[in-house]
Amino acid sequence: MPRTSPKTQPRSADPAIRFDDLTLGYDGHAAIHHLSGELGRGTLTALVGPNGSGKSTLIKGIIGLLKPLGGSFTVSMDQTVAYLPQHSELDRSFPARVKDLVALGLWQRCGLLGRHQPEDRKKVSGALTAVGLDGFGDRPLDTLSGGQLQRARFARVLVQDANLILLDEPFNAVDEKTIRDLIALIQGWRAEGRTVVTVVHDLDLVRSSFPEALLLARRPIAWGPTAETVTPKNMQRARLFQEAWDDDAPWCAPAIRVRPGRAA
Ligand SMILES: Nc1ncnc2c1ncn2[C@@H]1O[C@H](COP(=O)(O)OP(=O)(O)OP(=O)(O)O)[C@@H](O)[C@H]1O
Repeated sequence: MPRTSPKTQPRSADPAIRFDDLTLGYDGHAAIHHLSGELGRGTLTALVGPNGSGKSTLIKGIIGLLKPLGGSFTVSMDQTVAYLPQHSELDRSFPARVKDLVALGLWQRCGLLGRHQPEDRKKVSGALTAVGLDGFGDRPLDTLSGGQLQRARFARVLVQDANLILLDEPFNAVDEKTIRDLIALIQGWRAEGRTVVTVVHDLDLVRSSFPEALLLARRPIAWGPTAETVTPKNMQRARLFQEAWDDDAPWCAPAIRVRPGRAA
């Protein structure tokens, strides 16, 4: 089970990811700092926090798009990673069919221009069935609704068959039925022992569907079982920390000023 303080936490032998006082940021300025702890294997964690609190930055760090400005993190050697970025219009304007988008998830195995074997085509069609898009394979992407496109993007994650899955705001602009179906997929991944981290803004959804949560406000505010993490008190602290953050401070300077009695 993840915790913010590795000093008090017995270290598990082999977590999916271990963070050691990690700082990530841009152009020498921290966007998130002092992250220590472990993401256990097979956990399902919601990454929550106000706008600009560093959630996407953390995901980008884990997949290697950003190098640490300080500290470090270790992704266990056997972890294969699938990443679903925030919804982008780019996906829709990609001049391709639904099955081509899903097959992109196979590129590590087949190469980007590789020929797909019958078993690959079977995987793609199985993934389309799993996300409720049976019969959509030949549809051009620009004919899909927002919810259908998000299902297709989930199918792309499915075919990657990764054991560490990172999803950045997958429930934005999709209806309740689609959210329910996508949550069922995510919970299925967890039941298979995969580790899933999902950026989520809807706190009711976090409380109902995510057993663990990491609350960020440029630093970890709380991390652990959702009921103990996503509390009104912690959310208030996160808001205060976020509002007190100085974007122009040099990295890891004591940029956070909280009122007396409200220290972390
Ligand atoms: N490419 C970038 N260059 C410079 N600063 C960036 C870049 N991307 C993000 N930031 C800054 O880093 C901080 C954290 O941004 P991040 O996108 O990680 O927040 P977030 O928690 O995902 O926000 P949201 O909930 O709004 O998506 C913000 O101040 C943001 O402006």
